[in-house]
Amino acid sequence: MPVATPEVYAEMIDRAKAGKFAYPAINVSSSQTLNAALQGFTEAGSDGILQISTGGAEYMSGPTIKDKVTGAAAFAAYAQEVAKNYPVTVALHTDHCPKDKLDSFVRPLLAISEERVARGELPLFQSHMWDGSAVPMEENLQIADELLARCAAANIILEIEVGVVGGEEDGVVGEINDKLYTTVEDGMRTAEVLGLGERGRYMTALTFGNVHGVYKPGHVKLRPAVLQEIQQAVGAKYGKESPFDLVFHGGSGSTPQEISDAVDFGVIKMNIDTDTQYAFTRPVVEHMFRNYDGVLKIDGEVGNKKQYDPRAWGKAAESGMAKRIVEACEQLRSAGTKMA
Ligand SMILES: O=C(CO)COP(=O)(O)O
Ligand SMILES: O=C[C@H](O)COP(=O)(O)O
Ligand SMILES: [Zn+2]
Ligand SMILES: [Zn+2]
Repeated sequence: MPVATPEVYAEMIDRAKAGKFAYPAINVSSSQTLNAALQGFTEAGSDGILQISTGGAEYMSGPTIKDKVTGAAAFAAYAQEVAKNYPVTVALHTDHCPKDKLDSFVRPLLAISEERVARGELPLFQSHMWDGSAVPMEENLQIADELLARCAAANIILEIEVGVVGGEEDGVVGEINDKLYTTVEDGMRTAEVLGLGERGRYMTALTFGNVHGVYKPGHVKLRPAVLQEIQQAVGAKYGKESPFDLVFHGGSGSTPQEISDAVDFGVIKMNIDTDTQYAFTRPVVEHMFRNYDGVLKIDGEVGNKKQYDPRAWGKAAESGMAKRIVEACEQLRSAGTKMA
């Protein structure tokens, strides 16, 4: 199917919210991982979201070139072409963008979409994330407010983060830190400043102990009830049930029960990277060890072209990653819900 138009993306999210399921949002950083994600969604009969991080976009532009806008545009163009041949619908999203990268990632990408929309075309991406978790709450919301206006005018959904997602790259590791749990007051303030959709649609990553990466059990405690509490408090004030469209970061390593509870409380998008990275690489390890003599040319040996051809191990990698995505679709209850 063609990549979701803004209208189709809005419908996808509405269906998820009404049907109490969520879409896996898979981080991709190459044509292989992108194709693997499309295959996974297809095997699950689920629509889904393909997303690219700033680091993924740099990599996709060419690891020595490291141009985020080039990489993100290449990702979107590639996805537009190949997605047509799969029987599922995907939306394209950009992942965490901190303040110091807004001018080299989200803002120039928005400018490209604004030009496209002015010419009567579709935006390049269907949604972008602004990650203001490292700046004070009021500044986070003020930047969100500016970006929301631009996104809404270009028919793009904004994702924001209120609270902090932990993990190696986020500087909150190990401890069960209060910042990892969004407060009701912060949820209230978000609705006050950004409205609840009337000024533009946005998705919210409220945090409930989420961490990026996979840590040993007991390391941090996921408390999906935090989401329920905020939804109920804000919902009561504005007379809306489950007012926020929620995003679950750090999906890897979460239990089926934690995932199910979070979806019950209004999560419509769950990001997965670490587990799908592992699922992609694991079959490659197996291939290399099993075919050790064929993939290595030592001392004038010939090796086996069929075994070192990147397509040979690439197919195994992609099918491993696709299987992990099927599992995610089942846990998120999106399996079997595809529109087309
Ligand atoms: O939240 C994520 C990307 O934004 C992914 O987190 P994991 O790597 O823990 O799955
Ligand atoms: O933010 C978390 C995602 O896993 C992206 O990771 P990355 O920045 O290494 O591409
Ligand atoms: Zn963050
Ligand atoms: Zn994340």
